Amino acid sequence: MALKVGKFTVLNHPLIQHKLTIIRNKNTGTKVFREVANEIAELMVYEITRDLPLEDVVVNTPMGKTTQKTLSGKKLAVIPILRAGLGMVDGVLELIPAAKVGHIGMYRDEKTLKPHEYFVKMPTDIDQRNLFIVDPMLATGGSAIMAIDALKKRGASNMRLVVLVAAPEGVRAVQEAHPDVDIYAAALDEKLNEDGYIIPGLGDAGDRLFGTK
Ligand SMILES: O=P(O)(O)OC[C@H]1O[C@H](OP(=O)(O)OP(=O)(O)O)[C@H](O)[C@@H]1O
Ligand SMILES: O=c1cc[nH]c(=O)[nH]1
Ligand SMILES: [Mg+2]
Repeated sequence: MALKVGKFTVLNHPLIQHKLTIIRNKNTGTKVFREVANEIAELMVYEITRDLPLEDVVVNTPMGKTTQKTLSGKKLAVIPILRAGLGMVDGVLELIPAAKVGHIGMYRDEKTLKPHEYFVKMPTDIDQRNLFIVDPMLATGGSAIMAIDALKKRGASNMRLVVLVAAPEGVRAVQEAHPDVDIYAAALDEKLNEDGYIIPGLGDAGDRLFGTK
């Protein structure tokens, strides 16, 4: 189930909506928040990978030879934007266990809301891979835009941004800066508040995942 406008898609499967409500709840603790964020990421990736190309392969079943489908060797990688993006990686790897993982560290200055990059470690062949960039929150869009810039600078050309909660401001900003990138969200929320937090959102995803506040 999905609501698609151009290259922005809200994956509104009932299980995704239900699980998102659980982690929006401020009384949900770190353990459950971590588990459910990964479950949502897994469900989202299930939906997003519907278009993965297949090819024929001959397989011998105990009953004889048959031609069946297999993934056509498309190379994938998941790219979490640290820290909070780490909270979605296990969910993605549950379905795509052979995916490579590239890390990009980014923090948003609390006052200016500008992102700062502090770490990048990518698989060497990201230019040949389909990338799933994961981060629970798309707020102003600054972090996602900078992460996509960093990936394109290293030769990547095929990437999708996968977030749990998106603000309209962030979706617009990413679409303007990187019109080629598909964006997938579990929810499109109302707006940002004056501190750059998503309303109603789920608070600070990194702090809730790692128990740092
Ligand atoms: O769209 P933006 O306005 O850039 O905001 C979104 C970013 O803010 C959060 O990270 P944060 O800077 O809190 O770092 P953290 O993951 O280490 O907590 C979030 O995980 C995004 O990366
Ligand atoms: O609402 C928000 C906005 C940015 N980062 C978060 O973790 N939450
Ligand atoms: Mg944070």
